[in-house]
Amino acid sequence: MATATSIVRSPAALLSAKVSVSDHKPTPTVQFSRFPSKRSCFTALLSSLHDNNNDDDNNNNNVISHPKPLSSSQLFNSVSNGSRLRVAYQGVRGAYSEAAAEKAYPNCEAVPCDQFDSAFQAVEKWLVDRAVLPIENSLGGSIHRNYDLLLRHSLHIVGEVKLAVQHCLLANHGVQLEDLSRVLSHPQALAQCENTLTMIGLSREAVDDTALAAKHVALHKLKDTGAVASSSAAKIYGLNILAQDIQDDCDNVTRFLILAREPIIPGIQNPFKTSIVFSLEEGPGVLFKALAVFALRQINLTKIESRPLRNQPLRAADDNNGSKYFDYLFYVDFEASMAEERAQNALRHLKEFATFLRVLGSYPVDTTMM
Ligand SMILES: O=C(O)C(=O)C[C@]1(C(=O)O)C=C[C@@H](O)C=C1
Repeated sequence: MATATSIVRSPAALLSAKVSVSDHKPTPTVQFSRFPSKRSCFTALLSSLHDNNNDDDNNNNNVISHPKPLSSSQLFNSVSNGSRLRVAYQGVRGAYSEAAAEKAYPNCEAVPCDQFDSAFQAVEKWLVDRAVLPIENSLGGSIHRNYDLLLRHSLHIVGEVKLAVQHCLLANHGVQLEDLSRVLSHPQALAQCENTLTMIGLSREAVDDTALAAKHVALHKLKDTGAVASSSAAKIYGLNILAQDIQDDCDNVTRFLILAREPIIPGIQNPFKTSIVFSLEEGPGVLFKALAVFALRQINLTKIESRPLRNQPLRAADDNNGSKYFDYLFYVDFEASMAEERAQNALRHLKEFATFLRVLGSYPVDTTMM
């Protein structure tokens, strides 16, 4: 399998191969200082805001110098030399993530990666231009691994793409539904078809992606095992579609993030969304106070997710009664652009009491599935 080093030496030949970044340097650990070491233009912007003591949302003297655009090529399908944009996704050909990459960048070269982490690294090491990775599904909920990786890596969210996910039950030709005792798929896909699979009475086994499940069933000519995957995976791996639309709700949408090395300059012409992550001191009402910075400025929140602060051990509670508590990171998406003063002021306000704050990206909302 291709390693990162060999890809760097011969990118053109290897980019058609699956990316497996195995010989990388250890990923930098998250720094729980007020800001991470690699300051994005957004964090720099926030610092400059912090230095200004005037917290009046409507004060026009509060001149903010916006960062220069570092990249605007996310809007195009080619890179500066005219070659096709290379977009990493997790999975093999026929995975929903490949479809999401192609929806985001219709003429791109979609580059398969074996793990989410490899896709992050492929962007960081300049092997590809973008990564498109799932972050949440309307039935199955959040893809926690990618929340954790967003913080561990220093990529920027430059867009989102929503994909309607319609699962099929696939099997080898000649195999009937009653022949099946087992089904393979990605854990998210299995969760999205929970009721249907329980009704059919199939045991479930998780694999890395839906298309890999289809490939495995086809390659090993399995007679008792099916796969939950897309109709395009059925075509690619020569499987028969036994049932279509087997997800528990016909409205099954997965939201993917588009990641790049550089942030985009936030606009105000189209609806924009901003994603941040922060942590807070322990204490009553602190999360309420944090969320109030948005409510006070009429900023709508579209997502909140909490994840354990992994590199900090459990601490004894202050009252010393022997109980333990957990520390959390809060990931929040809100409906405003970082180019808007109310968003800048909300984050300046939050920064006054957050123990850590990072802007993950300010990017156009995918309005195709509203
Ligand atoms: O397994 C795939 O095909 C994927 O692209 C992954 C994934 C996910 O991680 O959520 C993407 C979309 C669907 O929600 C199911 C699985």
